[in-house]
Amino acid sequence: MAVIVESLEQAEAAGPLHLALGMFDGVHLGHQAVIESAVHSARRTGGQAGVLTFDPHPSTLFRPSNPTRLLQTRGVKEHLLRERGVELIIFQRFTAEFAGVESAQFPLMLRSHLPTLRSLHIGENFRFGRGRQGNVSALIEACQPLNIGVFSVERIKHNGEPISSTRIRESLAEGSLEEVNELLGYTYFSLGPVIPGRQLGRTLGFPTLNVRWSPESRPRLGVYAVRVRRDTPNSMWENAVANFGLRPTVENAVVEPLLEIHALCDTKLSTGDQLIIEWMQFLRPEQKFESLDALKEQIAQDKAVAIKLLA
Ligand SMILES: Cc1cc2nc3c(=O)[nH]c(=O)nc-3n(C[C@H](O)[C@H](O)[C@H](O)COP(=O)(O)O)c2cc1C
Ligand SMILES: Nc1ncnc2c1ncn2[C@@H]1O[C@H](COP(=O)(O)OP(=O)(O)OP(=O)(O)O)[C@@H](O)[C@H]1O
Repeated sequence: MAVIVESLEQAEAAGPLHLALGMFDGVHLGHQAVIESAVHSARRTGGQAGVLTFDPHPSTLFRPSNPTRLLQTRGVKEHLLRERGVELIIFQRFTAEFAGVESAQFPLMLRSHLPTLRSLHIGENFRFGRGRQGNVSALIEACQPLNIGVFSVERIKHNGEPISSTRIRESLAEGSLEEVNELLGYTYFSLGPVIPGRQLGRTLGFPTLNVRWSPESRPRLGVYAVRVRRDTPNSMWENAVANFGLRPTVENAVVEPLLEIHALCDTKLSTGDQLIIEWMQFLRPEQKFESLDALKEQIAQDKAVAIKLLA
């Protein structure tokens, strides 16, 4: 079990602490390399692996009217960090005071709250301190007199370009799920409960599970091949086709997209179930059809494509 605290003031490490620094939205392959570095140091020395991250995102301080839209909720980030062996997560509030700490003072400030701090783990693009002035060499310099080690991880790239949360948000908005999944190093997923629908899908011949899920950073609206299961241990994956959209054929003024899942085989999943949905591939953009028959015909084709893809 990881210990989760809301600020550096509340953090207490059990033994020598090895801390990874950054936002870690998505916990992508680059982030995983930084976290692994902290976890290895902790295992080697019998200490604890921690993450200092931020909630909300620092952009809420600098661009309050247009903050960064996150890939994941805090709960999902917690889960992914825990899964990788992190034992202490500090969700620091990114206040003006925190943002104003001079880069030369930053390690000292960390040490004052975390007396057992032994090492810091970052990517080589990491910036810190007032005005983001500090870089890796400044961090090494400021840490040396305090006997805090600095491990910097080379920027992990994919097809020659650095992996970043920003790049994943862009690929997601384009519906490039294969790329999203490659950059994340795991399959992009949604979590949410099944809520009642209008039961129109049943009369169309394609019953759907409507999932309550409103991510800040949205995938492109459209139809996807997915797999789904109850979010409980040992539940089995079922192949499905999903529509994430506004349903212009049957709705007029909807603004919030809905995630609807049609299982490819008979399913026992139903209203009230908590689901996990893994997004495999984009099939087509959502369309407004002239008639329900035209929509029905298209969904039958989507289903056939998904069956082939997921076989
Ligand atoms: C695979 C799939 C593809 C869909 N594609 C579209 C689409 O392109 N345009 C659209 O208006 N609705 C689309 N829908 C949504 C249907 O309109 C919706 O499932 C149906 O109206 C049932 O609504 P209900 O859940 O409220 O009963 C799609 C649904 C599924 C399952
Ligand atoms: N591709 C990468 N390879 C190695 N380390 C990385 C990579 N991307 C980020 N890091 C490191 O992971 C930590 C968290 O990164 P952070 O979330 O701040 O950046 P990011 O993924 O580039 O996000 P954004 O695109 O929103 O700036 C930082 O220490 C950062 O240096």
